[in-house]
Amino acid sequence: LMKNMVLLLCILFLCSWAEADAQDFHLQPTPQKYVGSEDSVSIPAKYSLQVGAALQGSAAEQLVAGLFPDAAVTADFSVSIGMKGDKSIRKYAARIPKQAEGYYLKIDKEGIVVAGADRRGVFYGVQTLVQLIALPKLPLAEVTDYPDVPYRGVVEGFYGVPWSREARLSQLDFYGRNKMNIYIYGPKDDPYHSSPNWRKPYPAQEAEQLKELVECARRNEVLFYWAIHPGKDIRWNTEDRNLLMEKFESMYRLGIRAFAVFFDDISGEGTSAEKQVELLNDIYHNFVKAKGDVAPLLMCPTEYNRLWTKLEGGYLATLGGKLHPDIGILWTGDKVVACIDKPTMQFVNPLLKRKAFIWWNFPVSDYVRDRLLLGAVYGNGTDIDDDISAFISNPMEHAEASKIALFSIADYAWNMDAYKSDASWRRAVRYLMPGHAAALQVFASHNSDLGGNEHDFRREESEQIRPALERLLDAYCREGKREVAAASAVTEECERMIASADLLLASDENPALIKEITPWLMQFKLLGEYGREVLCMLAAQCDGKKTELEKAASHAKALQVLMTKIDATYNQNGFQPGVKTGSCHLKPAFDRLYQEVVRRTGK
Ligand SMILES: OCC1=N[C@H]2[C@@H](O1)O[C@H](CO)[C@@H](O)[C@@H]2O
Repeated sequence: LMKNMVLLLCILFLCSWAEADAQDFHLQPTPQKYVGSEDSVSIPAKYSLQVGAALQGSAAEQLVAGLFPDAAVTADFSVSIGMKGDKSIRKYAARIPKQAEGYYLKIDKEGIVVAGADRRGVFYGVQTLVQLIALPKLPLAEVTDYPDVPYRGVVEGFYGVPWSREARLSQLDFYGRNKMNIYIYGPKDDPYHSSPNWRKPYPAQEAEQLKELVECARRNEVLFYWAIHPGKDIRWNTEDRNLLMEKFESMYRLGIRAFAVFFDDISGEGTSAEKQVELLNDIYHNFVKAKGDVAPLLMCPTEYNRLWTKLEGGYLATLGGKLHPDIGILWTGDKVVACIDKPTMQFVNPLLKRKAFIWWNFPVSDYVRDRLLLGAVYGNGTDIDDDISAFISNPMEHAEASKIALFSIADYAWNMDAYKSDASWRRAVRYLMPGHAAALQVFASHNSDLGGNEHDFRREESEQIRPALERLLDAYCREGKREVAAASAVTEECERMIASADLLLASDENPALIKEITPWLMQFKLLGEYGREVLCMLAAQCDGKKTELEKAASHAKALQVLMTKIDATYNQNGFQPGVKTGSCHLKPAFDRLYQEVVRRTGK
């Protein structure tokens, strides 16, 4: 069953890549060094396969078995998959990067070699091979590759509806393909992660699902961290200490081998640095070290960003000075939501006396729940790879839609120097819907800004059409003139919005994504129709065509009513209810033009 599943996964994956033509082909994440060639090789029916002994039962071996299911004992074309030290790849040992999780991949007429620095490196080399095999022709190539940042991945750490079992399984496969190696389970609204049930073991069904997730993570070489969030009501006594340790034991029995303790967003007793340090060092010595097969312990501090740090209180100094140096400390940056740059790290690392473990609060949207954050990933420094021990993203409750940002975060954290945010963004969109990339790109380009928010974090939106919108507004609002070129550019964009919304709503290419974004697609189509009608009103007013103007105005008014209805009907959460789209430039411009036409008509 497992073998067929891996094979199916590879076939599904191959299809998604087969679309990518050779010329715009781009390995994901961008490798450190790729030497390709126009020349290619087709894998003959008869090939031999050697997999290093140390890889028995590994994710790499499972992936390879799916790629090369019918190996012969001997053949002219040989496939050798091994780790440093394996005799099968001894010839290539010197080419293997020294960096952890690095690999060397070579494809030539005689065969294929994947030589990894370690087990995960082999897995990543095979993931790269999967992408190359999906091309119309398998190019002769040499890849020398490794990650810039040790830990790259995701913390499911948002407020709101926790991800479903299916969403998490899909996420873990996505992390495997995109060379992300860590996932931290910490959904704020899971009562067994946080209060009141952090003290209790999971009920049977949830326990089974966690076991399944741990196995899926292993198959994708993803380190599955389970986090506990006890700080809201923890009592610093023996009873709670034992209950917490017992909870960790019960998670260990489910197969969890990596643990975190979050003390964020709490007040009261739980915020004591000394008590937190005493607990964490206790866990470190008497659980993590005692078990011997558990990953480094992670903690999220109460003061987890610079804005909330009270230096004089000594909280961070206590953590930095007394927390065992092997314990990782999470940090969100200069603010709760902020891009990460060199000054950010120069502030925090000396205090923590270790390289902070970055928890980047993007594309999380639990403080702007009426919006989708589908824009490009930009603004983080590309010179901080030596200053951080991790770069992990806190995403939206919309798991599939979060993959647009996660794809680029994987690209950025793997190879910062090569990172190009716009190109990566376009590849992310194409990866999610290869058959409708243009339509999804139009939609994503107008669903990226957060609007005014408590963290003052903003993103670019509608950048391409913005100049035409401004020219159109300026010409009409100042002189009552219709700037023809701008008007037709904006009308074309409205037509693109309408068509894109329909194409995506009608598509069955990525049902999980369409299900998540449907309310916003419906609103987006209405916004495109509204913009088109307002431009008809403007033209009719400039040309003195009274009847046409009245017709367009009543249609525009009806569309305003429909948009208000969508906003009042869907996504009615208790925080930021509703459905906002194109809210940074498009909607305000259309409303402004509508008002101006009405004003000029009323003269
Ligand atoms: O520990 C870091 C941290 N904890 C909180 C905080 O960031 O803000 C995020 C965005 O609202 C929220 O999702 C998260 O649960």
